[in-house]
Amino acid sequence: MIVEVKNLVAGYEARTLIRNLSFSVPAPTFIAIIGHNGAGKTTFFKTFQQKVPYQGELLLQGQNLKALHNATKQGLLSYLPQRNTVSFSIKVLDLVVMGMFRKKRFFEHYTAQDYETAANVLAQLQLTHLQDHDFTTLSGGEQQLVWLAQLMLQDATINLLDEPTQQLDVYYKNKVFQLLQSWVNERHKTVFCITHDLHNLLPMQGYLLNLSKPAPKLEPISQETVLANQAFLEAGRLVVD
Ligand SMILES: Nc1ncnc2c1ncn2[C@@H]1O[C@H](COP(=O)(O)OP(=O)(O)OP(=O)(O)O)[C@@H](O)[C@H]1O
Repeated sequence: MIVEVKNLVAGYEARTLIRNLSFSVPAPTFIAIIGHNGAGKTTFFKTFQQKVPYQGELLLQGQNLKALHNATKQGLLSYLPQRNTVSFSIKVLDLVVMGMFRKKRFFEHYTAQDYETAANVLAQLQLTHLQDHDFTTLSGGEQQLVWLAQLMLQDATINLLDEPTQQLDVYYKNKVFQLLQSWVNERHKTVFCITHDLHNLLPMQGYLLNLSKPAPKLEPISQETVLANQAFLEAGRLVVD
């Protein structure tokens, strides 16, 4: 099993957001995490990073997360937050190459080959023209794509992406979803992707997990399930405290 979630209960002091969630992921797949604002999608990701207390069990490749020392350093888990900022000038290529950190020792330099790998990833995203630009001068969408390139270099088995297409134009939204599908099909990665772009899920293969439902479970992505979940979310929100 790649991921097992067993009777997960999580949230904040006065508010439980995830109630008794259980599912398992036997093979590399794409899972779209959907739900209303405030439904607990980011909180769900925070449980994987052990940033919120939780009850129940989270297992990654059969290992209990609480017993794993550094799932990121081991290449099991990567996380792309909804917003990531850099407050100093840095060249795009220098930021992307840092995705290779786990293959490096402390203070070890990045090699010419590392830079070539980083440049190739930027080329795949059609961002070569930006590689020598100062990252802080890029548009929000361009910055989001650069973070995605850095995440690709991390090469983790399980990838948690919090709204990676939020600021992208329609062309790049499609392109990023295609890229995520290729991570699963060609590189055998598992991708959990929080998104509000339900129509972009129509061509995807994988599962939906709607955290706004009273008892969320994995539903195979199909035209029928995407449209039914869209209608469910449009119908309104259930507020439970
Ligand atoms: N540290 C915290 N302490 C208390 N409540 C919090 C904390 N962090 C988040 N919350 C609350 O938990 C709820 C769920 O937040 P979360 O970020 O998981 O939602 P989300 O489903 O990712 O929403 P969105 O689609 O808006 O990104 C929100 O109402 C939020 O205000």
